[in-house]
Amino acid sequence: MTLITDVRLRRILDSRGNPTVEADVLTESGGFGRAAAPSGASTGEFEAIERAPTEAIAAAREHAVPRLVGEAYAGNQREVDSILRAADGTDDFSEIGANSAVAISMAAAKAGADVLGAPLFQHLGGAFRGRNFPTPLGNVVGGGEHAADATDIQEFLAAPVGAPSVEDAVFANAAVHGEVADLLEERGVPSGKGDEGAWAPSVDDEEAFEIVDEAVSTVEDEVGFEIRFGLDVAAAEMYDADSETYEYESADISRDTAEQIEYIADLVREYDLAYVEDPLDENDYEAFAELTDEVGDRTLICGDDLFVTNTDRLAEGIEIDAANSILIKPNQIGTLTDAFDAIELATENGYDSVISHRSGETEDTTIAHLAVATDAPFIKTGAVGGERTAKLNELIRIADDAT
Ligand SMILES: O=C(O)[C@@H](CO)OP(=O)(O)O
Ligand SMILES: [Mg+2]
Repeated sequence: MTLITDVRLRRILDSRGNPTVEADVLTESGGFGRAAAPSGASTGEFEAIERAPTEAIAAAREHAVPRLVGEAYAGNQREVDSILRAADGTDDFSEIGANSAVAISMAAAKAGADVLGAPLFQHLGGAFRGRNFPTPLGNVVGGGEHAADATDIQEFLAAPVGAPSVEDAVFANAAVHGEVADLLEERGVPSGKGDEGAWAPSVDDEEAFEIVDEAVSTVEDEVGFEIRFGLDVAAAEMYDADSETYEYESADISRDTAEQIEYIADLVREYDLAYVEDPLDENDYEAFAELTDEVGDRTLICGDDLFVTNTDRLAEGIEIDAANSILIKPNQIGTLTDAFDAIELATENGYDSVISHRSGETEDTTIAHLAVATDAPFIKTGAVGGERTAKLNELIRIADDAT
């Protein structure tokens, strides 16, 4: 019934105004799935390769589409994804592009769900999914590679850990975002927004901590449940391999690895941070392990550029307790099967999975379903902005339908 009869690929716009790949998968019994690849700016060195969309589309049409049409069943995700891997023939999807691969992989999942008449999260996760919902981490202030002349730390993320429902959590994050705007105005700091809709004021990290801390406390008092906050340091972007230092340009501070570990550990204690992503360079498993040893009992230390949703890299990290959490980005590895495998390995080893958007996004909502399907404790998908609210509102809808 879910035999694939057509795979259509096209270029569409992403939220940064760049082209990206969209795929439609059609099946014999009229099933239809559509999905689009997101795109990163602070990409990890070890991610699967995103090709220019025109090239990725041409290569996928030549190598992958003929192997799928009339041959594969959209309902059999592992089969679809292994065909994508075989058609590509490389380890990192550098032939058909991870952007074509992930768009087809996700579109096939949606077509499979469509034939069943089931929501995507249920097709992926089974009949008993839909009881638990992830806590959304909402980007409220940021800079790094996502905005010029703003903070060095890439993302300050509201974490409404005590929210009684996903809806309350989503609105709490939006309220923190709004409160930050008020505080910036009070301080006379003008601000535009970065790629993910977070405020991108020209302040150093220290001032950003003060503002976010205050905004979180104010909203916490208003809503009456616990809100903490966290960071995506995206430290690989500030690491200078020659001098072996982390360069905080807006504050004109340089930290060696030991100082970086202490700095982050102090921040975790001072602000009771709920979450710290990529606090150290993507090649430095040992430094990650030192920090995790120091503060891993009180916060999540999450590997994004460190693990790149890759089970081999995650296994290496598990071996030495490099972290206690992994960021999951399907386009970082190329297929939903690979993303699921990474989540499973993480869960088996007591790591929390955080399903994540990219800085360049579309209206695609697959990650909202992926988070519910895999019972992931967290999802990182912004706080405001159309391509971000697409996922947040989908979570609210899933919760509404499931309960
Ligand atoms: O670093 C990250 O976690 C992501 C998403 O927030 O950014 P990008 O997509 O630019 O890699
Ligand atoms: Mg990151």
